[in-house]
Amino acid sequence: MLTIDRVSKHFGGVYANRDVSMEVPDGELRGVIGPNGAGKSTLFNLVAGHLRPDSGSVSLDGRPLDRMPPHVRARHGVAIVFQGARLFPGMTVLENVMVGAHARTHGGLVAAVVRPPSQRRQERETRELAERCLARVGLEAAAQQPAAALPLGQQRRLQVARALAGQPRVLLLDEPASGLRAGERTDLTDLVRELNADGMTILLVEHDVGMVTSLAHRITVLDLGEVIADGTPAEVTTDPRVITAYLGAGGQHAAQHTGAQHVAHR
Ligand SMILES: Nc1ncnc2c1ncn2[C@@H]1O[C@H](COP(=O)(O)OP(=O)(O)OP(=O)(O)O)[C@@H](O)[C@H]1O
Repeated sequence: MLTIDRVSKHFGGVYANRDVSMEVPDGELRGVIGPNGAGKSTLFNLVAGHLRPDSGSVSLDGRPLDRMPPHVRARHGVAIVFQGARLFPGMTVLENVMVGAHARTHGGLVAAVVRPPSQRRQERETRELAERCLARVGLEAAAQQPAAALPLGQQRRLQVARALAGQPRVLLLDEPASGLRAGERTDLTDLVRELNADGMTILLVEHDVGMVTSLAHRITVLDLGEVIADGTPAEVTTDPRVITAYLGAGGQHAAQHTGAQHVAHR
Protein backbone atom coordinates (compact mmCIF):
# COMPACT_ATOMS: atom_id res chain seq x y z
CA MET A 1 0.00 0.00 0.00
CA LEU A 2 1.31 3.42 -0.99
CA THR A 3 0.11 6.05 1.45
CA ILE A 4 0.28 9.76 0.78
CA ASP A 5 -0.70 11.56 3.95
CA ARG A 6 -1.59 15.26 3.88
CA VAL A 7 1.34 16.27 1.70
CA SER A 8 1.86 19.97 0.99
CA LYS A 9 4.40 21.75 -1.19
CA HIS A 10 4.50 25.39 -2.11
CA PHE A 11 6.63 27.37 -4.52
CA GLY A 12 6.68 30.99 -3.45
CA GLY A 13 3.06 31.92 -2.88
CA VAL A 14 1.66 29.03 -4.93
CA TYR A 15 0.53 25.81 -3.29
CA ALA A 16 1.42 23.17 -5.86
CA ASN A 17 0.08 20.52 -3.46
CA ARG A 18 -2.05 21.22 -0.41
CA ASP A 19 -2.95 18.49 2.08
CA VAL A 20 -3.01 15.84 -0.61
CA SER A 21 -3.88 12.38 0.73
CA MET A 22 -4.22 9.17 -1.20
CA GLU A 23 -4.08 5.47 -0.43
CA VAL A 24 -3.17 3.19 -3.29
CA PRO A 25 -3.48 -0.53 -2.49
CA ASP A 26 -1.14 -3.07 -4.09
CA GLY A 27 -2.20 -3.96 -7.62
CA GLU A 28 -4.32 -0.87 -8.17
CA LEU A 29 -4.09 1.27 -11.27
CA ARG A 30 -4.75 4.79 -10.02
CA GLY A 31 -5.34 7.63 -12.41
CA VAL A 32 -4.40 11.17 -11.38
CA ILE A 33 -5.99 13.90 -13.47
CA GLY A 34 -6.56 17.64 -13.24
CA PRO A 35 -6.25 20.80 -15.30
CA ASN A 36 -2.90 22.33 -16.22
CA GLY A 37 -0.99 23.36 -13.12
CA ALA A 38 -3.18 21.26 -10.80
CA GLY A 39 -0.12 19.78 -9.09
CA LYS A 40 0.08 16.32 -10.67
CA SER A 41 3.78 16.36 -11.55
CA THR A 42 4.61 17.90 -8.18
CA LEU A 43 2.81 15.05 -6.44
CA PHE A 44 4.73 12.45 -8.43
CA ASN A 45 8.02 14.17 -7.66
CA LEU A 46 7.12 14.18 -3.96
CA VAL A 47 6.42 10.45 -4.07
CA ALA A 48 9.58 9.61 -6.02
CA GLY A 49 11.70 11.84 -3.77
CA HIS A 50 12.78 14.46 -6.29
CA LEU A 51 10.99 17.06 -4.20
CA ARG A 52 10.65 17.23 -0.42
CA PRO A 53 7.25 18.18 0.99
CA ASP A 54 6.84 21.15 3.32
CA SER A 55 4.66 18.88 5.44
CA GLY A 56 3.01 15.51 5.25
CA SER A 57 4.40 12.07 4.61
CA VAL A 58 4.70 9.36 1.97
CA SER A 59 5.03 5.72 2.98
CA LEU A 60 5.10 2.30 1.38
CA ASP A 61 3.65 -0.53 3.47
CA GLY A 62 3.87 1.68 6.53
CA ARG A 63 7.57 2.48 6.00
CA PRO A 64 8.08 6.24 5.67
CA LEU A 65 9.99 7.18 2.51
CA ASP A 66 10.41 10.82 3.52
CA ARG A 67 14.09 10.75 4.40
CA MET A 68 15.10 8.64 1.43
CA PRO A 69 16.63 10.21 -1.69
CA PRO A 70 15.21 9.04 -5.04
CA HIS A 71 17.69 6.20 -5.65
CA VAL A 72 16.95 4.72 -2.23
CA ARG A 73 13.22 4.97 -2.86
CA ALA A 74 13.88 3.19 -6.16
CA ARG A 75 15.52 0.36 -4.22
CA HIS A 76 12.43 0.18 -2.07
CA GLY A 77 10.36 -0.23 -5.21
CA VAL A 78 9.22 3.22 -6.34
CA ALA A 79 9.99 4.03 -9.99
CA ILE A 80 9.02 7.09 -11.98
CA VAL A 81 8.92 7.68 -15.73
CA PHE A 82 9.16 11.45 -15.98
CA GLN A 83 7.15 13.61 -18.27
CA GLY A 84 9.44 14.16 -21.28
CA ALA A 85 12.10 11.80 -19.85
CA ARG A 86 15.26 11.62 -21.93
CA LEU A 87 17.05 8.52 -23.08
CA PHE A 88 20.80 8.26 -23.52
CA PRO A 89 20.79 8.83 -27.28
CA GLY A 90 24.35 7.58 -27.89
CA MET A 91 23.63 4.22 -26.26
CA THR A 92 21.82 1.25 -27.68
CA VAL A 93 18.31 0.37 -26.62
CA LEU A 94 19.65 -2.48 -24.46
CA GLU A 95 22.28 -0.28 -22.80
CA ASN A 96 19.61 2.25 -21.88
CA VAL A 97 17.72 -0.46 -20.01
CA MET A 98 20.92 -1.75 -18.37
CA VAL A 99 21.45 1.71 -16.91
CA GLY A 100 18.02 1.37 -15.30
CA ALA A 101 19.00 -1.99 -13.82
CA HIS A 102 22.32 -0.65 -12.54
CA ALA A 103 20.54 2.25 -10.92
CA ARG A 104 19.13 -0.33 -8.56
CA THR A 105 22.08 -2.69 -8.14
CA HIS A 106 25.07 -0.31 -8.22
CA GLY A 107 26.08 3.30 -8.08
CA GLY A 108 24.48 3.83 -11.48
CA LEU A 109 25.86 5.16 -14.70
CA VAL A 110 29.59 4.77 -14.08
CA ALA A 111 29.34 1.09 -13.18
CA ALA A 112 27.01 0.55 -16.12
CA VAL A 113 29.46 2.03 -18.60
CA VAL A 114 32.88 1.11 -17.17
CA ARG A 115 32.00 -2.52 -16.39
CA PRO A 116 34.87 -3.58 -14.12
CA PRO A 117 35.86 -7.24 -14.74
CA SER A 118 34.99 -8.22 -11.18
CA GLN A 119 31.41 -7.50 -11.99
CA ARG A 120 31.14 -9.78 -14.98
CA ARG A 121 28.61 -12.15 -13.50
CA GLN A 122 26.49 -9.30 -12.29
CA GLU A 123 26.87 -7.74 -15.70
CA ARG A 124 25.48 -10.88 -17.31
CA GLU A 125 22.55 -10.94 -14.89
CA THR A 126 21.91 -7.28 -15.55
CA ARG A 127 21.94 -7.91 -19.29
CA GLU A 128 19.49 -10.77 -18.92
CA LEU A 129 17.21 -8.66 -16.76
CA ALA A 130 17.39 -5.84 -19.30
CA GLU A 131 16.56 -8.26 -22.12
CA ARG A 132 13.54 -9.51 -20.20
CA CYS A 133 12.37 -5.93 -19.65
CA LEU A 134 12.79 -5.16 -23.34
CA ALA A 135 10.81 -8.26 -24.24
CA ARG A 136 8.14 -7.19 -21.76
CA VAL A 137 7.55 -3.97 -23.71
CA GLY A 138 7.95 -5.65 -27.12
CA LEU A 139 11.30 -4.10 -28.03
CA GLU A 140 13.61 -7.12 -27.97
CA ALA A 141 14.19 -6.93 -31.73
CA ALA A 142 15.47 -3.36 -31.37
CA ALA A 143 17.99 -4.16 -28.59
CA GLN A 144 21.11 -3.24 -30.57
CA GLN A 145 19.72 -0.14 -32.29
CA PRO A 146 20.77 3.31 -31.13
CA ALA A 147 18.05 4.58 -28.79
CA ALA A 148 17.81 7.84 -30.72
CA ALA A 149 16.74 5.95 -33.85
CA LEU A 150 13.49 4.73 -32.32
CA PRO A 151 10.19 6.39 -33.18
CA LEU A 152 8.60 8.27 -30.26
CA GLY A 153 6.13 5.51 -29.39
CA GLN A 154 8.97 3.01 -29.01
CA GLN A 155 11.07 5.51 -27.05
CA ARG A 156 8.25 5.70 -24.52
CA ARG A 157 8.15 1.92 -24.29
CA LEU A 158 11.90 1.96 -23.77
CA GLN A 159 11.48 4.42 -20.92
CA VAL A 160 9.01 2.02 -19.35
CA ALA A 161 11.45 -0.87 -19.84
CA ARG A 162 14.18 1.18 -18.16
CA ALA A 163 11.92 1.75 -15.17
CA LEU A 164 10.97 -1.94 -15.06
CA ALA A 165 14.67 -2.83 -14.87
CA GLY A 166 14.67 -1.35 -11.37
CA GLN A 167 12.09 -4.06 -10.53
CA PRO A 168 9.64 -1.62 -9.00
CA ARG A 169 6.52 -2.42 -7.02
CA VAL A 170 4.99 0.96 -7.72
CA LEU A 171 5.37 2.59 -11.13
CA LEU A 172 4.60 6.29 -11.61
CA LEU A 173 3.91 7.25 -15.22
CA ASP A 174 3.76 11.00 -15.87
CA GLU A 175 2.00 11.69 -19.17
CA PRO A 176 3.41 8.67 -20.99
CA ALA A 177 1.16 9.19 -24.01
CA SER A 178 1.84 12.87 -24.66
CA GLY A 179 2.76 13.56 -28.26
CA LEU A 180 2.03 10.02 -29.42
CA ARG A 181 0.02 9.17 -32.53
CA ALA A 182 -3.27 7.30 -32.12
CA GLY A 183 -1.81 3.85 -32.86
CA GLU A 184 1.15 4.38 -30.53
CA ARG A 185 -1.24 5.59 -27.85
CA THR A 186 -3.34 2.45 -28.16
CA ASP A 187 -0.22 0.26 -27.90
CA LEU A 188 0.93 2.12 -24.80
CA THR A 189 -2.51 1.84 -23.22
CA ASP A 190 -2.40 -1.92 -23.80
CA LEU A 191 1.08 -2.12 -22.27
CA VAL A 192 0.03 -0.22 -19.15
CA ARG A 193 -3.02 -2.47 -18.79
CA GLU A 194 -0.88 -5.61 -19.16
CA LEU A 195 1.69 -4.45 -16.60
CA ASN A 196 -1.09 -3.81 -14.12
CA ALA A 197 -2.71 -7.17 -14.91
CA ASP A 198 0.65 -8.75 -14.04
CA GLY A 199 0.36 -7.19 -10.59
CA MET A 200 2.23 -3.88 -10.91
CA THR A 201 0.77 -1.02 -8.88
CA ILE A 202 0.59 1.95 -11.24
CA LEU A 203 -0.09 5.65 -10.78
CA LEU A 204 -0.87 7.30 -14.08
CA VAL A 205 -0.93 11.02 -14.79
CA GLU A 206 -2.30 11.66 -18.23
CA HIS A 207 -4.01 14.53 -20.00
CA ASP A 208 -5.88 12.04 -22.16
CA VAL A 209 -8.82 11.56 -19.80
CA GLY A 210 -10.27 8.86 -22.06
CA MET A 211 -7.10 6.82 -21.63
CA VAL A 212 -7.22 7.24 -17.85
CA THR A 213 -10.90 6.33 -17.54
CA SER A 214 -10.40 3.24 -19.69
CA LEU A 215 -7.49 2.03 -17.54
CA ALA A 216 -7.90 3.18 -13.95
CA HIS A 217 -9.66 1.40 -11.12
CA ARG A 218 -9.91 4.71 -9.29
CA ILE A 219 -9.11 8.28 -10.22
CA THR A 220 -7.94 11.11 -7.99
CA VAL A 221 -8.66 14.58 -9.33
CA LEU A 222 -6.48 17.54 -8.38
CA ASP A 223 -7.27 21.18 -8.91
CA LEU A 224 -5.09 24.07 -7.73
CA GLY A 225 -3.05 21.65 -5.65
CA GLU A 226 -5.96 20.06 -3.79
CA VAL A 227 -7.84 16.79 -4.17
CA ILE A 228 -11.33 17.69 -5.38
CA ALA A 229 -12.59 14.20 -6.16
CA ASP A 230 -11.58 10.59 -5.67
CA GLY A 231 -13.54 7.63 -6.91
CA THR A 232 -14.29 5.28 -9.78
CA PRO A 233 -13.96 6.67 -13.32
CA ALA A 234 -17.77 6.87 -13.55
CA GLU A 235 -17.98 8.78 -10.27
CA VAL A 236 -15.32 11.37 -10.97
CA THR A 237 -16.25 12.05 -14.60
CA THR A 238 -19.80 12.91 -13.59
CA ASP A 239 -18.77 14.93 -10.53
CA PRO A 240 -19.89 18.55 -10.99
CA ARG A 241 -16.76 19.87 -9.21
CA VAL A 242 -14.55 18.02 -11.66
CA ILE A 243 -16.42 19.29 -14.69
CA THR A 244 -16.33 22.83 -13.33
CA ALA A 245 -12.60 22.62 -12.57
CA TYR A 246 -11.82 21.60 -16.13
CA LEU A 247 -14.10 24.11 -17.78
CA GLY A 248 -12.92 26.85 -15.47
CA ALA A 249 -9.26 26.31 -16.32
CA GLY A 250 -9.04 28.92 -19.05
CA GLY A 251 -12.27 28.24 -20.87
CA GLN A 252 -13.07 26.09 -23.83
CA HIS A 253 -9.58 25.94 -25.30
CA ALA A 254 -8.06 24.66 -22.08
CA ALA A 255 -10.95 22.24 -21.72
CA GLN A 256 -10.19 20.73 -25.10
CA HIS A 257 -6.50 20.55 -24.34
CA THR A 258 -7.00 18.76 -21.05
CA GLY A 259 -9.65 16.42 -22.37
CA ALA A 260 -12.31 18.01 -20.22
CA GLN A 261 -14.76 17.82 -23.07
CA HIS A 262 -14.53 14.13 -22.63
CA VAL A 263 -15.34 14.54 -18.94
CA ALA A 264 -18.13 17.00 -19.56
CA HIS A 265 -19.89 14.85 -22.15
CA ARG A 266 -19.88 11.56 -20.34
N1 LIG B 1 9.85 24.19 -9.59
C1 LIG B 1 8.80 25.01 -9.53
N2 LIG B 1 8.97 26.32 -9.22
C2 LIG B 1 7.93 27.15 -9.12
N3 LIG B 1 6.64 26.79 -9.33
C3 LIG B 1 6.41 25.50 -9.65
C4 LIG B 1 7.47 24.55 -9.77
N4 LIG B 1 6.93 23.35 -10.09
C5 LIG B 1 5.61 23.55 -10.19
N5 LIG B 1 5.28 24.83 -9.92
C6 LIG B 1 3.93 25.40 -9.88
O1 LIG B 1 3.15 24.53 -9.11
C7 LIG B 1 1.87 24.36 -9.69
C8 LIG B 1 1.64 22.89 -10.00
O2 LIG B 1 2.52 22.50 -11.07
P1 LIG B 1 2.59 21.00 -11.60
O3 LIG B 1 3.60 20.98 -12.69
O4 LIG B 1 2.76 20.07 -10.48
O5 LIG B 1 1.13 20.80 -12.23
P2 LIG B 1 0.61 19.72 -13.26
O6 LIG B 1 -0.75 19.36 -12.80
O7 LIG B 1 1.59 18.62 -13.41
O8 LIG B 1 0.54 20.59 -14.60
P3 LIG B 1 0.58 20.13 -16.13
O9 LIG B 1 -0.64 19.34 -16.36
O10 LIG B 1 0.56 21.43 -16.87
O11 LIG B 1 1.84 19.35 -16.33
C9 LIG B 1 1.83 25.27 -10.92
O12 LIG B 1 1.26 26.49 -10.52
C10 LIG B 1 3.29 25.43 -11.26
O13 LIG B 1 3.51 26.66 -11.91
